[in-house]
Amino acid sequence: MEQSCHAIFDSIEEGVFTVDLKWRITSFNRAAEKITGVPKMEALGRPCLEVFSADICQNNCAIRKALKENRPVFNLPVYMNRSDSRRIPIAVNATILRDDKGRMIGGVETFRDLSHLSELQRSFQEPRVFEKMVSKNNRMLEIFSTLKRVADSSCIVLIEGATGTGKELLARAVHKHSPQKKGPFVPVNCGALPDTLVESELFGYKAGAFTDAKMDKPGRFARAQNGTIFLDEIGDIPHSLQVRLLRVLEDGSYEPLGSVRPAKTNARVVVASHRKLDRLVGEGKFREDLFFRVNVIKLTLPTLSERKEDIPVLAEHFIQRFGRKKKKRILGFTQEAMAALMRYDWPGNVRELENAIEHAFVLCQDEKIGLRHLPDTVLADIHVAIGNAPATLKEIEKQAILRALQRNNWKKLVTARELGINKNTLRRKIVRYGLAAKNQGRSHDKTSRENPKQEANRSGTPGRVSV
Ligand SMILES: Nc1ncnc2c1ncn2[C@@H]1O[C@H](COP(=O)(O)OP(=O)(O)OP(=O)(O)O)[C@@H](O)[C@H]1O
Repeated sequence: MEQSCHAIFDSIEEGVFTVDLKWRITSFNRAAEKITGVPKMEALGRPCLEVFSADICQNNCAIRKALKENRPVFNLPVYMNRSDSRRIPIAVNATILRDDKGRMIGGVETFRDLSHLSELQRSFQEPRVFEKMVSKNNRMLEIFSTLKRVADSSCIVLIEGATGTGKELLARAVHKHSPQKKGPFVPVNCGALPDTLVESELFGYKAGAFTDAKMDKPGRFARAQNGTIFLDEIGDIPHSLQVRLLRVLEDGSYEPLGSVRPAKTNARVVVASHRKLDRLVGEGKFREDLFFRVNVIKLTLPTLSERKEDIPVLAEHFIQRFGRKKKKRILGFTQEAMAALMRYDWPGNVRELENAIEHAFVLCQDEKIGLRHLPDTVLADIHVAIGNAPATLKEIEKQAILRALQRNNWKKLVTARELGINKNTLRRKIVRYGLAAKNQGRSHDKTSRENPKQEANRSGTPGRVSV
């Protein structure tokens, strides 16, 4: 009987060990040997703290927790240090062992190796390249994944997003995946055209329509025939023209200036705005009927500060792009420079980041881009953050780490990701700068977090899709 119990014990895939009242290991199965890297004969009789070296052991022992709360602990995600110093993520269960009379005689802990799972998770978080866009942000990935279907339909697409978030790039991607991809892509920045010119630019004119109209000029709708017209900053279209625009969007017909016969367009329409169109409707600046017409499929691009995990991804992407273009090899960023990029708010979003990297790329003669290569705007933010006292690079780094930790509620994994550094490096720096002692109680190690599933953002109108 005892033999078969041992056989069962050793065949379990989860690591299992038991301890007595002095916290000494009394049994240790084969999977525990494999996961910890400690042979059973070495483990037996030793304090569990010496053998099972996990982050929780010192202050947050799972068996003590089970004892204190008088109930088993399930699936506690922690990191453990194997005997070969490798840190691996595991999930721990713990419970108290009692005799027939209910008296505690020890505890049992079981644990699962989650390394494969976290590798899988990491691979899901690898950046994706879609057309010319790169991102690893969930909201962006959701947009990438719906885009092909959206492009395939002939619906009007509305793209909302702050300046520089990639609206035009996305509009081009819609065009490239649409049935009209062989036709032209015609962008019109409605905000950049004087009100008096918008009409003739969009719809064109006939010779003699006005004094300087010596010959016919086709408008952008005519040029976008069989292709896509991209109406950027549609919120800036003068109110007086919005009715005419509504008509083209409804049935494709419009009248060039000075023409008596209506023209027809079959162009696919993509529109964009850096302001929320429903607000403009509320303010009386945008016609409600036109809003309903364009708000069929809405894609909302997050700002760069809402997707900080994209900063290292995009920065690397731009370095490589400039490297290919300018035939110069730069390997990456120093940690201080990356920390500064992560700290800054990027009001101009991806465009501003792209310009900052180009600036640094031109100045940099080293292997890596450092703080001194970054534009003043990015650095000014750091100086403000640390006050006007003279600062060393170390002080700047310390402040950047401190702020990132505070921003992320002292969660090391997320903070390390945000700063673009390895978690062990972050751990070392926390100790080096004395940030751990004060705040250790608040820090957590979790094997998985983040990735809140971004809910599709339904607009108020039935049948309309928002991403
Ligand atoms: N996800 C991305 N990956 C790579 N490059 C990007 C990405 N998003 C934007 N860019 C780059 O950032 C710059 C700005 O993008 P784009 O012009 O599409 O932004 P926009 O929202 O249309 O700006 P604006 O509102 O000022 O017209 C471009 O050079 C574009 O190539």
